[in-house]
Amino acid sequence: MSPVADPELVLVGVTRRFGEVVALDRLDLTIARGEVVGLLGHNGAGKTTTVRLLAGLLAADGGTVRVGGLDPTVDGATVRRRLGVLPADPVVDRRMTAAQNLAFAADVFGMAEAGLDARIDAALERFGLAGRGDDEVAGFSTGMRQRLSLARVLLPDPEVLLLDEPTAALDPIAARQVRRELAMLAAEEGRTVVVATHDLAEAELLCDRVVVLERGRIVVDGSPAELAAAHGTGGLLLEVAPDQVDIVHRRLSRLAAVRDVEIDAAGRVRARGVPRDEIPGLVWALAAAELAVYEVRRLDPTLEEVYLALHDRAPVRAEAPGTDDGGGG
Ligand SMILES: Nc1ncnc2c1ncn2[C@@H]1O[C@H](COP(=O)(O)OP(=O)(O)OP(=O)(O)O)[C@@H](O)[C@H]1O
Repeated sequence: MSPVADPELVLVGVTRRFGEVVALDRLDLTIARGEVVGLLGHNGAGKTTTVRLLAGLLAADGGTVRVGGLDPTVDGATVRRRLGVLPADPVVDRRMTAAQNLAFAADVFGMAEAGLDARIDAALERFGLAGRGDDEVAGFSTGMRQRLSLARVLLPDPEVLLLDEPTAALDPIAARQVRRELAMLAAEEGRTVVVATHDLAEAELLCDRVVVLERGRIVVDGSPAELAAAHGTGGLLLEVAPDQVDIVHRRLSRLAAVRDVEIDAAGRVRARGVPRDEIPGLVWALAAAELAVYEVRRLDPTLEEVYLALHDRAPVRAEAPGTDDGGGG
């Protein structure tokens, strides 16, 4: 990877162990100011550990961690002023009301009193909690606490956001609302966002760069489009004469590489896993069989397909980029 122009978050050769477990193994990761980076990986891959090291909540056993050039374990107070950290478990006080939680956070963040009530109301509204400000958090569902926790993190408008599974506890409607808010934040000039997630659609929506961790090391690093081009096989959509849909479905299903052949609601045949260079031959074979093809469209692979393709492939670990050469990943 080329040197990062304006590095905001830097991990160089970072190792963190928990007893025998090596959670991060000489990890090199540099994130530029304004980048929105998704951290992906199976359970235990090291995503939360990475977030906690950047937030100064953990110390590394080896290597260097820097946030805006500062060591979070040394200059904790200065670093924390720039960071908004959403941990996996919501940080809100159940004995207080929602508004009190935000007012308390504002106090901790040293925010000005003037206009604070309006800011708190706006924050509650933004995360679907309008009208719930005076309710005790003890009576909130997990998803509501998660949304309040996000409102709390964003209240001081931090330059850098570290979000650990921001939508994991949310129902689909709330998750969509939170993703929209995060997408707007992520799109703002100069805001750096790191989001650890298992939700690949979320990563695809929010992130301009995706880093896949495995056993504490980076196995893949690139934009969703780069990953799709390098690792995905994509799909195909065919519109054929209505009385030939079943024949085309059968023909596609027989091809070895092709998966998930289905007829969609519009009566078109969709298939995944079609290698690009097999498409011309396939179209030729259909035409040679005198099947009437009205449309052929290539479907780009989703990040989910890329991720599954990577993990279906046994030697992914062996393909880890050389991270030992000090070359910046
Ligand atoms: N406080 C801890 N004590 C003991 N082991 C830990 C601790 N924190 C992390 N680990 C171990 O370090 C490894 C990496 O954990 P981490 O939480 O960073 O993974 P993750 O990618 O966030 O996983 P998940 O997707 O399940 O949240 C795991 O093997 C985990 O068991």
